[in-house]
Formats: sequence, C-alpha cells, structure tokens
Amino acid sequence: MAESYRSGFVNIFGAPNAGKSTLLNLLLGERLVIVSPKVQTTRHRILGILSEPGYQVVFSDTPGIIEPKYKLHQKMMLQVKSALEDVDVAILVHDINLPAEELEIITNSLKLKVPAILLLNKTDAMKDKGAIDGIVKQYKERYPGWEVLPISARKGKGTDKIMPLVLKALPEGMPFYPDDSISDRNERFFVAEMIREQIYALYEEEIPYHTAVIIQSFEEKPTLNVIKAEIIVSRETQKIILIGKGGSMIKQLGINARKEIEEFLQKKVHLELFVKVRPKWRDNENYLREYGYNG
Ligand SMILES: Nc1nc2c(ncn2[C@@H]2O[C@H](COP(=O)(O)OP(=O)(O)OP(=O)(O)O)[C@@H](O)[C@H]2O)c(=O)[nH]1
Repeated sequence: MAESYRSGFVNIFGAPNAGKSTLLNLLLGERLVIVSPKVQTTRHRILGILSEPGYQVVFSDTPGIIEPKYKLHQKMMLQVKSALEDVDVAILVHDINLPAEELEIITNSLKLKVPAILLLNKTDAMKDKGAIDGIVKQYKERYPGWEVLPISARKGKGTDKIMPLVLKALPEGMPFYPDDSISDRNERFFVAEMIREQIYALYEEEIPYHTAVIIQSFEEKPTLNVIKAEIIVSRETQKIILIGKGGSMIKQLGINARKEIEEFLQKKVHLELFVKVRPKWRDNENYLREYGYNG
C-alpha cells in the first residue's frame, strides 16, 4: 500500500551564525538563502519549499535571535514569534562548540510546543571528535523528547538523517504549493539578497549592517534582464565608502553581484546600482515596510 502524502511547515531557529542558512541551502539543494560569515544577515523570513514524491516541506529561516535594539530588530523578533504559531516541526541549530547555556537562552525564549529536532552543528570544527557522543547524550538529557543529531552543515555530514526525522513529525495532508515552486518569494527578492550578499563580502562590518537593497526595476528582455537597484544607507560617509575611490568599489560590487545573479537567473544581466542616503531608515516604519521588513 502506498504511504499517504505528508506536508507541513518547518522553522529553523538558532543563534546568529549557528549555520541555519547553510543548512537550509543544503536541504533544499538550491542556493536560495544568503550565507555570510557575519552575523545577522538573514533579516527576512524566507520560505524554501522542498517537494518530493510523497511529501512537501515548507521551510523558513528566521532572523537571528537577538535583543531588539532598533525598530528593525523588533520586527525581526516579531517574525521569530509569528514563525512559531504555524509550525509543525522546529529545527534548532546550535554550534556544538559553544556552551549549552547559549542554546538555553533561545529555547527559554521560544517556549516550544511542537516536536523539536536539535542539530548540533559544526562537528567538523571540533578538536576532539571522540567527545561527540557524550555531548549528544548530555543534550538528550537536557531536552527529553527531542531528537538530537550531530551534523556538519558545511561538509554535509550526518545531514541525511534530518529529513527522515522531519517526515516522521509531519502531518498527513495535501501540498500547500504547486510542485515546481522553489520559493514563494519572487526573483526580485533573491536578486536583492544576492546584491546584499556581495555587499557583505566586499565591505567592512559596519557598512553592510547599515544597508538595504531595493530593486527599482526588473525588465525582462529576450536576451538579457535589465535590473536597477537602489542601495540605501543612513549616512553620506557610508555612501562615499560604498562608492569607493573613483567609483572603484561600486564597480566591483556590480561585477560580483551580476555574476551571481546571472548564474541564478541563467540569463545575461545588465545591472545598475544607485546609492541613496536615507537618514535613520532603520528607525523609520515607512522605510522598513517599503524595504520588505513586514512586522
Ligand atoms: N566549520 C563549520 N562552519 C559552518 C558550518 N555550517 C555553517 N558554518 C559557517 O558558519 C557561518 C554562519 O553560517 P550561516 O549559515 O550564515 O549561519 P546563520 O545561522 O544562517 O546566520 P544568521 O543569518 O546570522 O542568523 C558561515 O561562515 C558558515 O560557512 C559547519 O558545519 N561547520
């Protein structure tokens, strides 16, 4: 007899830098979520959908769990909370090299009521691999009823055990989305994320943190796409840094971002970047809404 179809929502939680985006990319097999060595890159609640014969899993990657300092941060926390309300399974990602107390801060604030899978990530970075089993046992005692798996999202180690656990916890049901949709966000969104990812790669800490990207126009022509994007910063000095001497930095940014976008869209791209100064955009409700940070 054929197994019944399963579908549901899975949210991935964890401290900034725990490896949530890396994991999601691995599970989806598509490079959809921004990955950066710097913290707090994932501001958006991104849905990725895994459709396989027999099941559909809708994943969301939530923003890093942090103290709300600016309005932007408050919105991120709201997204974390709302993500919990419609979830079937929670995946918690924790760096196995960090103390258990750091995970506790998160689990205390989440108050999970759904099945949880705890992934102890970055086993590849451990000095003493022999300690893994003992650590897993400790976490199992700390969180009775939870599944605990040691993994390396970066190396794809232990990760094949994740989906069977997820599926076990998913309810029976019909697919939520058509089979071919990889995400409910449109291409513009991913293009903006790719530009932002390249800003992270190219500039020092402070700059990416103060930056938002919006796509002004996205024109599809037969042989290429013409994309115009605005990079929003809060101060004139940031604009100067972004542009660089004689425009050298923004030129490099444009080249790097274009390469990524062309690979994603599988099409030639003409990319134009404009830098705009909008003082205090991070504290302004209207701007936040305009840039897609919906509370
Ligand atoms: N050594 C090692 N590094 C990893 C592993 N998984 C992720 N990383 C690295 O950890 C850093 C953070 O990874 P992300 O996937 O961006 O983490 P995140 O949890 O999504 O971070 P935020 O977006 O800030 O919430 C990146 O430099 C990754 O390459 C792993 O299994 N082993």
